[in-house]
Amino acid sequence: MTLLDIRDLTVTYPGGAAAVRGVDLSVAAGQKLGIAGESGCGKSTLALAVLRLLPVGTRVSGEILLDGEDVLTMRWGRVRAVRWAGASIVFQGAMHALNPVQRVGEQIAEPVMLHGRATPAAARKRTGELLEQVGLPAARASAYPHELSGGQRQRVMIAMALACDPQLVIADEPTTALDVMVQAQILRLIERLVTDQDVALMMISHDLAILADTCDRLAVMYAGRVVEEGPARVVHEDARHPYAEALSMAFPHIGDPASRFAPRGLPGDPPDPFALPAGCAFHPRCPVVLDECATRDQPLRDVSHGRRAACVHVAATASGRAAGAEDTRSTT
Ligand SMILES: Nc1ncnc2c1ncn2[C@@H]1O[C@H](COP(=O)(O)OP(=O)(O)OP(=O)(O)O)[C@@H](O)[C@H]1O
Repeated sequence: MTLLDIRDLTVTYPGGAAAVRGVDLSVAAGQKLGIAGESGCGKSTLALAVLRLLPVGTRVSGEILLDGEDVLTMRWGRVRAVRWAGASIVFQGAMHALNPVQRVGEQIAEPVMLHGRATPAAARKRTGELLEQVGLPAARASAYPHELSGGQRQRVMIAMALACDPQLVIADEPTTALDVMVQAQILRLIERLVTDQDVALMMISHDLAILADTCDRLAVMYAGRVVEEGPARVVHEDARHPYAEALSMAFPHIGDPASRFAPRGLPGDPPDPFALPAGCAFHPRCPVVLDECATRDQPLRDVSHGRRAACVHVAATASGRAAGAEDTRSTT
């Protein structure tokens, strides 16, 4: 059953930055979708749009159906009811997301009381249970955020996100500010909790290897568009869009120790959303660019293995397959 269905979503910030452009994505109940891409490609904007958290004046078009209801046209009262209980978000850098002058237990209890209409005593009990679920002693409820380590604060954020039994948790770079050992613990915690509680996950990261290891499906974004989407391992190990391939080569492959020592970067920077290049936005950096890429953008097309990619070479392969031709892409 489809839980989240994003259709033709376009988000333009005040001033004209086109941060998300015509995105179609869906997440099934209990499924884990990873969103990958370099900084500035629109991942966080997509996440904020799902919970209607974008700044005033931002233009949004398309549909975001959460359990069949369009979040974009909901009344504010309904939006408030959906936040926490329908979908919740774990932000990057918990220190900024938590209130520094309120005890963490009170911060977790707040949505519980608001949505569950629980008594203060019942909310306190639930807070203790949630803290234990995320691996913290219930007594840490009395701590202020600055009294906790970065990993502990991120655990508190995860407890808050799960407090009202949402159907979807969005985790936006949940481990970015943490050291590598703690990153792994937090990732495993999120993975275990969403699996045990059958919660769908939309996890955002620039690290494709982490997403491939954690998620069922993977969408790679570039300049506000999804350029490739499909089963996580397939996209990571055999990407068809040159950008997805470059991103995949930039991080070590799980189970492939050799790649750990030979990660490859991608020269250049993503384009400014105020001045996107004509045609395919990736063409100025593309190692297999053709003349037509400078004038024509490509839609996402079905490729093999339940995956879609938006590249002229994929289009040529798809039509060539019918005519018995080889892939036109030269990777030498
Ligand atoms: N409030 C805003 N006003 C104007 N432009 C914005 C705003 N927030 C983000 N942008 C722009 O929108 C584009 C997409 O930003 P977004 O934060 O969604 O990307 P991202 O992929 O999540 O990057 P990061 O990983 O660095 O957070 C960027 O070019 C950014 O500068």
